[in-house]
Amino acid sequence: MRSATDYIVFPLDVPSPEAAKEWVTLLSEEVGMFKVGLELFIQAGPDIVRFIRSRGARVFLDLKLHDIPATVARAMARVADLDVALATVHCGESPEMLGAAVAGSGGKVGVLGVTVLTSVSSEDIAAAGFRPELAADMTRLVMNRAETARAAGCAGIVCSGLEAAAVKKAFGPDFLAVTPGIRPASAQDSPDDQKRVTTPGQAVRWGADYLVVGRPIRDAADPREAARRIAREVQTALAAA
Ligand SMILES: O=c1ccn([C@@H]2O[C@H](COP(=O)(O)O)[C@@H](O)[C@H]2O)c(=O)[nH]1
Repeated sequence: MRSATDYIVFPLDVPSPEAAKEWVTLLSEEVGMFKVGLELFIQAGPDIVRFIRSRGARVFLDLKLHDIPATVARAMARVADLDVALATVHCGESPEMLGAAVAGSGGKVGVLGVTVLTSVSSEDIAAAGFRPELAADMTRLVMNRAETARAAGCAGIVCSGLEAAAVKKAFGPDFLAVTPGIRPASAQDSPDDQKRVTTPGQAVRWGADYLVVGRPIRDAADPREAARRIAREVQTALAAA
């Protein structure tokens, strides 16, 4: 049985290993996993992943790989050496790339396909020249990419909470929906650069398996209390489900 805390992923979006270690120490009891993204990995490399693992915490390595299949397979094999729970590859336009990521992982990592970034809106999709029906209904585009990710053998996808219900309905409980773009109700009007946002409670009610929550915790006056508040909201949503 997963606890509410297990649902929360905290992104270590900080510029140094020292800062990352402080956050890991502060939040180890409050979140279920730490996400290492581009900023920290470029600065601190695989050693920061090893540090987090040595503290007994789970790691989501969010490098969003996007390259030719052979290169992605080789990169994902190196990711697998790091003993992380989850790692990302862009769904993009290449089913072969997704299949290569899964093959490269050797079954040791849950490979997630990034469908449409939560910082992207329908207007952005229309401006990029996508077919009008996809721009008008973002869930269709997310579902197209989710279908490709599933066919390639991915463990799940990254999408917004707004699409989580459709993903779970189509692909069942075992196909993971990992949802960034989480903002508490009090911050819905100031979501930073996020454009497809949900509250923690909405994301869980709609089927999200993991909520990636960064700035609402990191920028809070009391980050531990902010994480606990989110866990309570998750708990309430789980109890009602
Ligand atoms: O579609 C995506 C994919 C990844 N992210 C990452 O999640 C966190 C969100 O941080 P907040 O501070 O809660 O906005 C960040 O590391 C992104 O790189 C995403 O937001 N959307």
